[in-house]
Amino acid sequence: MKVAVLGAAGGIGQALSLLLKTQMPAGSALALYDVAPVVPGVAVDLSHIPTDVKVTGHGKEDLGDALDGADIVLIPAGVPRKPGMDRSDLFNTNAGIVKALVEGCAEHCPNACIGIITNPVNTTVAIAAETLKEKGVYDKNKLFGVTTLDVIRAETFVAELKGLDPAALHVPVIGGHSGTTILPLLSQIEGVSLTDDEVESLTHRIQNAGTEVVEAKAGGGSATLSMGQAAARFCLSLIAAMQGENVVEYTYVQTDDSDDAAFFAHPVRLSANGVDEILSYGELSDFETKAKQDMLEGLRGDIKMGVDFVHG
Ligand SMILES: NC(=O)c1ccc[n+]([C@@H]2O[C@H](COP(=O)([O-])OP(=O)(O)OC[C@H]3O[C@@H](n4cnc5c(N)ncnc54)[C@H](O)[C@@H]3O)[C@@H](O)[C@H]2O)c1
Ligand SMILES: O=C(O)C[C@H](O)C(=O)O
Repeated sequence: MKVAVLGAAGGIGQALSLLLKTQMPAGSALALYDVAPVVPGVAVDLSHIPTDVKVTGHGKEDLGDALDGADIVLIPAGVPRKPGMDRSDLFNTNAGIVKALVEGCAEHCPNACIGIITNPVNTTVAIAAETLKEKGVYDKNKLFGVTTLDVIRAETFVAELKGLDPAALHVPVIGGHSGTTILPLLSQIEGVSLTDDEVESLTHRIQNAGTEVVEAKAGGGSATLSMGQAAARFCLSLIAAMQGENVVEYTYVQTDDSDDAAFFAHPVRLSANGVDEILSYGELSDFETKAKQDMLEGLRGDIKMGVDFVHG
């Protein structure tokens, strides 16, 4: 099993790579790529941790070696938000970065599963899809927007409010990954009942959790450690599925459901080939139905921006 992390010297990249170095199956390979000159040093640093995961560092001119033979590519390369910015304000810088890196994937590991972390995820996943289509190697089952952070936040916040163990909770989050497009399904949490006020305030907190971190970091970036954990969970689930386990994660994938948007986070059964089955997200409460209707146009617009970027 080979995993490549593109943007591996950044805040997310380093946290994610540490977790993968300590938790990937024995015999795996972890390739770290970044344009920052520190990346070989990050790889040497991690290589001193005694696990049977081989770490290699790859600088600016070495994308091909990082990607050759990769089964999974995770992309957190790009700039993060500062206070006062929306995720969409990152488009101008990050769109081109994602396109170029995905072109590299098309060339060097066209069969790999690709997890996009770079914001704005609602749009960068569409950019990745159109780029792969242009190169003739798009497989909708192998492209994911990583929205696991919304799930772990939802589980944490519900557990905090109700005095429960977050590890025992399962909170579905569907839709996209910005503002109101993040739609937690609080009506579906087994064994937990919430008042209307609690649903409203928890939904708002989950949707604004990224901004909570951006403001607390006061110009020093956005979530990196919790995102490292979230991306590691997603990647390890994908690896487990590739090894034959039955695993379901919520992730932003291409759907063929014209009632929603072309990309929409769903519960997805994973397999050796990426998406095995997109599962239904079940029945929504009246509150969730209205929240979904209110955000769909915005999400579709975000996706169109990505499509237009590649073809425009
Ligand atoms: N999906 C999510 O839930 C989620 C959560 C948090 C952050 N993010 C996003 O992840 C991205 C990275 O955040 P961060 O905090 O790690 O930022 P960071 O600035 O700490 O790290 C980004 C890294 O990307 C590298 N990079 C830039 N251009 C590159 C390129 N062309 N090729 C390879 N590497 C390149 C930089 O050198 C840097 O090391 C941001 O866009 C942020 O908004 C997404
Ligand atoms: O909020 C951000 O800009 C980063 C990330 O998308 C998050 O949800 O923390």
